[in-house]
Amino acid sequence: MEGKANGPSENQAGRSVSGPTNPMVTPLLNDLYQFTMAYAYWKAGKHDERAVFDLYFRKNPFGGEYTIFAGLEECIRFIANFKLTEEEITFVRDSLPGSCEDGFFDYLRGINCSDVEVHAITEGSVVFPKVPLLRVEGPVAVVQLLETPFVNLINYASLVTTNAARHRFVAGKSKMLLEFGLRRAQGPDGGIGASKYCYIGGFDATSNVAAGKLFGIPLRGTHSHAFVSSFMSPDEIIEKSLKSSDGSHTSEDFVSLVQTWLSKIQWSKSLHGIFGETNQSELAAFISYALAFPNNFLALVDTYDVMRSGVPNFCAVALALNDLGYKAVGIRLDSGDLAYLSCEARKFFRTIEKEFGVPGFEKMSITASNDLNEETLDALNKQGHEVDAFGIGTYLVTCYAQAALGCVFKLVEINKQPRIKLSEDVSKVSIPCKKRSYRLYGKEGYPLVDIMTGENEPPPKVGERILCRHPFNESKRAYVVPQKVEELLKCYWPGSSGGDYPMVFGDVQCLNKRREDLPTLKDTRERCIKQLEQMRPDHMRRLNPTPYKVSVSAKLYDFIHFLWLNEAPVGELQ
Ligand SMILES: Nc1ncnc2c1ncn2[C@@H]1O[C@H](COP(=O)(O)OP(=O)(O)OP(=O)(O)O)[C@@H](O)[C@H]1O
Ligand SMILES: O=P(O)(O)OC[C@H]1O[C@H](OP(=O)(O)OP(=O)(O)O)[C@H](O)[C@@H]1O
Ligand SMILES: O=C(O)c1cccnc1
Ligand SMILES: [Mg+2]
Repeated sequence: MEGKANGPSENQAGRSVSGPTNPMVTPLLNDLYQFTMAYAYWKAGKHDERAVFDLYFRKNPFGGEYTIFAGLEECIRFIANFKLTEEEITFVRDSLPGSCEDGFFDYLRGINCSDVEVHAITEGSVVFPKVPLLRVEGPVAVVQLLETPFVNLINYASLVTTNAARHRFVAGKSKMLLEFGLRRAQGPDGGIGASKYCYIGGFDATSNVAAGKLFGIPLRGTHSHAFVSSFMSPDEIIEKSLKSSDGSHTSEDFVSLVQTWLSKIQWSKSLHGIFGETNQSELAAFISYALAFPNNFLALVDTYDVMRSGVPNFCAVALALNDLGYKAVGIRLDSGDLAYLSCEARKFFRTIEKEFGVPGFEKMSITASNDLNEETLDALNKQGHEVDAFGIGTYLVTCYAQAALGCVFKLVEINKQPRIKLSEDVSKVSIPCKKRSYRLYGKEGYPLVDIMTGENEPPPKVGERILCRHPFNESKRAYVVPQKVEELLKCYWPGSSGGDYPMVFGDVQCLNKRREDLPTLKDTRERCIKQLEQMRPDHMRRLNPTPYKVSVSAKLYDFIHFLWLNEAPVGELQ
């Protein structure tokens, strides 16, 4: 069933930025330590020191070699409206030790994000570990208050978008993918977020009505087993008439018309013996659904027995509808061997088309659902199936295969001084400095490598040989002569010189660059699909994909290692 919805909300120049989709996203949606640190910064007179933080993740999810970046729009909505209310300030005051001085709460009262700059990769882009998704610059105390909300808004968004993209990759371009996860999602926000981000990741529609209203995502749905089992027999159908599609005539007894078709199918030469008596309560449910939605008749056929009852009952109703000029949509399978049953159902449809001369009956749509995930989709492909649409819930929206993306927010510079965080685990050492990053494309048009440089280094140039170094592994390096260079971080929040908020899109300047408009949801989805198509296939395969190279310039490499040595104490052996 197709729902009607508003178009996606536009975010065009000149419009103010609305608040976060979820009203629970406030400055208090934070970890306590952000406020205790803010107090300690303030007490030390350090709160206005200019800091730069990078938000990035360390490892691609789901055993893959790519991630889709999502959640940026919500971050920008958050900072555009960042302001603590009196009530919130009172709560913070009550939550901190009584010894905290009043001046701090006056300070909290005055803060907003007009002094914060956010550079980010465009939402819906393919991204890789260690490369900053966001670079956030501003007064250290304020930027720290953004850490938890930003990481929260990006973590699940990027994870579930990537999960959706992976499901799309396995299902193939031609299949319809329906997100059915609301009932199984992690609470209301998980449900709304899943619907939005699965759409970005390449799903076609959702069953979630609120997401349809909020974001303009196409709505689709079938019906449940309860509807089928709620009927007892066709005798309980009182209003039996159905007007033909063109309004020219009316079948006064649609129930009898269906029953006539059912016996014709039963006694047809090619189908005789496949089934006997079908379930009459199921038939009653199908007839009632067809009477309610003659143009959108899609039946769930597995309540009793798919091939002995559901499919023949469906075909009888579909043929009766056909007599009145309506075209049934198809069936849904929600249990059993989906590969086998879809092939059997298709055969049945083909036979009906031939036997009764109903053109197009073979092409009836088959939707499959029931605990589907990447693996089951892959298994179905390998076995061969006749499914046209997949309805996917639990495994998709809960990101069952991986619980979190593991985004982090790390200080890389304060007061123009680069900072590094060391760790026993090299993969956890942060890459210092306020940086720029670029994607370098090769001859065949594929992205070859992402490279981070210091902010003031000259950018890589097309046709010029560049040394790309692994940030931590000395022996890993390569020369690249890019055919195209794309700067990844764009200015999405320039701050302002104390302007009012909500901030306004438009000609706000950011380091002499125009502030990027937030794209519409549809544009973000298209970007995601295009970017995935552009990737070299070996990075995308499910089994042992080739890692994509993430590197730093020679200059940044030297600096990282200089700072590393500088900060790491020399041990003493006894
Ligand atoms: N041909 C197939 N190849 C691989 N996996 C399949 C195939 N067909 C169905 N599946 C998967 O097998 C699992 C079947 O689960 P299970 O046995 O619990 O359900 P069922 O008995 O078919 O239906 P239910 O218990 O919901 O009535 C589901 O995860 C489904 O997606
Ligand atoms: O299987 P998922 O990927 O989570 O997709 C959504 C499921 O939700 C619905 O039924 P529900 O699971 O509520 O009931 P049933 O499967 O027991 O009929 C639907 O029929 C799907 O099976
Ligand atoms: O419309 C459906 O078929 C549907 C919706 C949500 C969950 N399962 C199925
Ligand atoms: Mg189920």
